Amino acid sequence: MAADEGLLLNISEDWTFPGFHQEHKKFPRSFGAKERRGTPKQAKGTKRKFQGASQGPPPKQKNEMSLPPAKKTEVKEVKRTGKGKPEGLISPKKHPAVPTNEGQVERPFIKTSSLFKNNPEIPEIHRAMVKQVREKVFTSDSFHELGLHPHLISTISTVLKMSSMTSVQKQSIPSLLEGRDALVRSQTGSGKTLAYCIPVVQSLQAMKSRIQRSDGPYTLVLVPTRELALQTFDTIQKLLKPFTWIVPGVLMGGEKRKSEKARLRKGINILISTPGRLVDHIKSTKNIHFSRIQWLIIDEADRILDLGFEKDVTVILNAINSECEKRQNVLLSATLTEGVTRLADISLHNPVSISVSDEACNQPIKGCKAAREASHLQTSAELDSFAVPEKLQQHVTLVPSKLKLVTLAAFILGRCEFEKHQKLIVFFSSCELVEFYYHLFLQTLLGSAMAPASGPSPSASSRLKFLRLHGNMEQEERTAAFQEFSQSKSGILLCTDVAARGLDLPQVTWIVQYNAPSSPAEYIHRIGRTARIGCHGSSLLILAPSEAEYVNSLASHKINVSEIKMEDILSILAMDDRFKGRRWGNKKSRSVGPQEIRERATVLQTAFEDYVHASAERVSWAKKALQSFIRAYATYPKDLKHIFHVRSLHLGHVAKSFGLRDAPQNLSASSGNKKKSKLKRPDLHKKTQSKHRLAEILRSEYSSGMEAGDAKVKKQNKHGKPSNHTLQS
Ligand SMILES: Nc1ncnc2c1ncn2[C@@H]1O[C@H](COP(=O)(O)OP(=O)(O)OP(=O)(O)O)[C@@H](O)[C@H]1O
Repeated sequence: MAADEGLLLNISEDWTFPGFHQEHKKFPRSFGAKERRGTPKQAKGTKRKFQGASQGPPPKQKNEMSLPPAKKTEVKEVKRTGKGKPEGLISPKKHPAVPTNEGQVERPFIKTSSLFKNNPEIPEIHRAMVKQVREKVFTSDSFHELGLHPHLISTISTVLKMSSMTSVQKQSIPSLLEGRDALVRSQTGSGKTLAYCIPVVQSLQAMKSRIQRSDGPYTLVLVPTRELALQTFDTIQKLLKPFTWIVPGVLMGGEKRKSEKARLRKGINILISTPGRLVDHIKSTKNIHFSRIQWLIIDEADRILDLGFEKDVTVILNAINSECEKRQNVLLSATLTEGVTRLADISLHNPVSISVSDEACNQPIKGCKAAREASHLQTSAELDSFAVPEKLQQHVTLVPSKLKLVTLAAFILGRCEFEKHQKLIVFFSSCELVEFYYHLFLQTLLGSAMAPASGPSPSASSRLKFLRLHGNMEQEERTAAFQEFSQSKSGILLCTDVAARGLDLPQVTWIVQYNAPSSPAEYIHRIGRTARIGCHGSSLLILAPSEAEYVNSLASHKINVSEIKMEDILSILAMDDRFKGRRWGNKKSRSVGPQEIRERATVLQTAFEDYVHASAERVSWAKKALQSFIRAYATYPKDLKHIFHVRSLHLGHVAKSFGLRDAPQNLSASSGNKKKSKLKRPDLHKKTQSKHRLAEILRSEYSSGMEAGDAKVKKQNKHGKPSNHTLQS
């Protein structure tokens, strides 16, 4: 049972950007603090919203900014004022950013715009504090105690530079060396890869008749993504240094099928593959056989045995089973749920269940299940409670849709411009969104639109290095981005869930979730790209006010997040005079107050909108990205639909987060019709449709790479501008 339940928290962490002056270090709890002075402290469930600033604007503008009195019982994004009327910022035609004689870009006079007007109220987050599941990462035991080959031990210490075992390694390696099947669950970044790689290498090198390359695979490792396949290959290759006769190999798509076939013909003893690619070879390559398979490892098993991969895994299991009966099977993940356990019952033989967070449960699965069934104590949500690394600080911020883009940009600037060695991963819900925001940020935050007269400082622009990773990129580009981000000391990786699983990217400091994940398991994997192997890390989940309930949904899985106020994120704009509105002249940044922060946010938003509206092509590109967002939004599973439902989206407000000045008419018409016809369908059909769509998205994200490459994003030109191809896809 969750401990400490009932303790109500109203958290606003002392979260600030380093170097930010105390005077404006934290915004007042509400921008409307002045107006409400003297009113009693708000009770539980009251809402906060943006109102007039507490300082300085002329009365007329103050009036213009203040919100109509609103008392809502329900938080919804939908809160229209004038039907479909654009509430846009200052039109660029009227107020262009004019280069002066000195070549300086003169900023437009920014009136407080509708960016801060007519937004839904931001609810207070009140939630029960839950006791998070904790796991100890390291043990004091060394690898010497395992009876491994001396060369393997010396490789672990000299090549991998590791001395003591992690908890999951200490528990798994002896069981696997005994020949047991296993179901291994331990938190992200706890060393599960070596927990199976060490026993595999130990057992293969010890075989009486030495393995020949031409024997073909003795071990098959299935992983969900190509990057994870490469990473696993790299680890196994290191472990195999003293055992040169054992040949590892990777099949991962994106490479020419012909060259993979040639490598298969020569022989691969430890074969690492994505399911789709392996199925392609099973169907088309004569030289692939599984008669000597001794190990089947399914890493990220819950993802691989999940929707989208099911069929492929069945083909693979049938192919292996037809050629070899006896082998060791290992399923691993940080989020092995009941569903996987049931599949494990079918595919594993008398397995040991290893779970670091509950050592008492390390016994054959049947016993565990029986105990659970008898006790009736655990709900299914509790069974899906996942451990989160102890040094991972999780945050959430509630941001109205209109302000989402500027908030993300301010957050990125705050971390990367003013701090050294910041590595951020930002998750989006689709490939199109990644492409869109990648180019938008390159062209605005790094491009001329926002450059100060003297140009961006070299150090700031090198820290603001944007990279992207998603399933629609050419493999060559994908690998390059993965490796570049992996090796760099700072930068921002914009990606889809293709980077959520298993990737071990060193020294990632922040994980930002711009779009909420589709399940608590995916939340865990996304945030798990930081705070690995006992290191520190932080995460930020950005939610719309209508999505605030998601915080409770996470809490039901024993996941605690603390709130950062949007105002605190935006306040970083006070440090950057590129966003200064002309009205404020030479006023020193140090005394910047809430009103000017709002205006600076507006300058930033205007830069985004100017960029998008500079050509019809870009507008259509932004609309397509918006459409992709809505499509992805419609695929949240049934149990989250009450939180994430397309009907609670205000299209006009969401459009702003794509740099669009108003809701695209044609888009709303087409998606509206579709939505209507969908809603008329019977429930069962609806469910199948959305499941189907989700499976489609997952498949394209984790594709084998064998399909026609025309959906792929071609190489960008050197200015990073979207190519025509991108715009068409
Ligand atoms: N015994 C050890 N001592 C020190 N570092 C280790 C040890 N074992 C593994 N590591 C390192 O810890 C990091 C995380 O390991 P790994 O990627 O295997 O984690 P994981 O549990 O598989 O994570 P995820 O669930 O995200 O896939 C890697 O950089 C790895 O080299």
